[in-house]
Amino acid sequence: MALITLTDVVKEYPSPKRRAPAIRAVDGVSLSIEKGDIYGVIGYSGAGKSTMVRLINALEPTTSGSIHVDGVDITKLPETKLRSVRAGIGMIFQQFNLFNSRNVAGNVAYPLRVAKTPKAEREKRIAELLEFVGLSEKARAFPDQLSGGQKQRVGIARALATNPSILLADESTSALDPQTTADVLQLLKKANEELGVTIIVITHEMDVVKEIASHVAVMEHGKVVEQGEVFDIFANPKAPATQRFVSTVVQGIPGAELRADLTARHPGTLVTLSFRDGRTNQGQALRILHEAGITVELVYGGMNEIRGKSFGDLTFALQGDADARRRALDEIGGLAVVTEFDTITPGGAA
Ligand SMILES: Nc1ncnc2c1ncn2[C@@H]1O[C@H](COP(=O)(O)OP(=O)(O)OP(=O)(O)O)[C@@H](O)[C@H]1O
Repeated sequence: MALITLTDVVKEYPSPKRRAPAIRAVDGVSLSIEKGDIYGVIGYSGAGKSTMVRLINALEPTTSGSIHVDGVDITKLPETKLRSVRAGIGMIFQQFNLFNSRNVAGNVAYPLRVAKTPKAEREKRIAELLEFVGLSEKARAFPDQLSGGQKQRVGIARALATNPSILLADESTSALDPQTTADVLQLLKKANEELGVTIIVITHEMDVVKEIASHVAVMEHGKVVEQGEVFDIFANPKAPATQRFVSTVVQGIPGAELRADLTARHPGTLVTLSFRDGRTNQGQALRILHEAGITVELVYGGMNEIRGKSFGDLTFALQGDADARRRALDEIGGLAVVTEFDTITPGGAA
């Protein structure tokens, strides 16, 4: 059974303008998140991601639909029961949301105090958490003495303090530089692997999804337009929004403008070979071209590695006998999707 299931969830806010229709921030979302997943939710600003997080965390009521967390429909629970649901869900935020007047240990202690954890146990837990996030040396430092990455580590330690089974990370790395982002994502991965925490990562950066997520849902205008395992979404994006996000991190099939530029600079016929099934067989494809006496120049693209499976679009400029090339490409058709572009007069740029 899934740990979190959303079924036809709708959230409407009244419009600020009189008589105008309500704003549908979340519009009929159905999602299933299994225990142990790192589930990415990606979308542009205003897509409804943060609203969905607030619904899962029961910070706001849904307009319709159901949300099951660990088998319980939280949309039907009274406020008194929601507190224990929220206690099982840790939150981390883009702006860290630390108490500036408390030191690192004091910030991590906060949820333990709320949970009335006895002092000795609390101190032991704080020490464990700070060690887990690599900040044991900073227990007495105050937030304004920390870097952004360190602040987010404190945020993660605080979110994990009460041993939640779910962690919601809302744009948790958006304020950080690329190296610090990578470190924070590694820490989230460690929490997932070592503590078994199921993580929902809200982001507008496909890099973040590529780096740590096992599954992803793409949101647009309040709807989930595509969802699935990360490899499948990257290798075969179907919805236009997904294709746009994937193209931010993966060099795919070159568009017309880029092709014109490539053909002006490289003699030969442009061909893109798309490797999609997770097996690495581009070596075999190159061997076939080589054996057919075709000269091969890689002009655009690259291979990508996600969860141990590779895929990519490689664009080549090919020169040589037209019949030999035809036969070679037909054979390669069994290994990759072949996209041929207009033939350029051989030697045109020589
Ligand atoms: N409390 C609210 N009252 C009225 N409208 C709201 C409220 N919260 C969100 N909205 C609207 O709902 C839509 C979705 O907003 P939401 O913040 O969930 O999107 P998002 O994908 O998280 O965007 P961002 O990445 O900018 O945070 C937007 O049109 C927003 O203006």
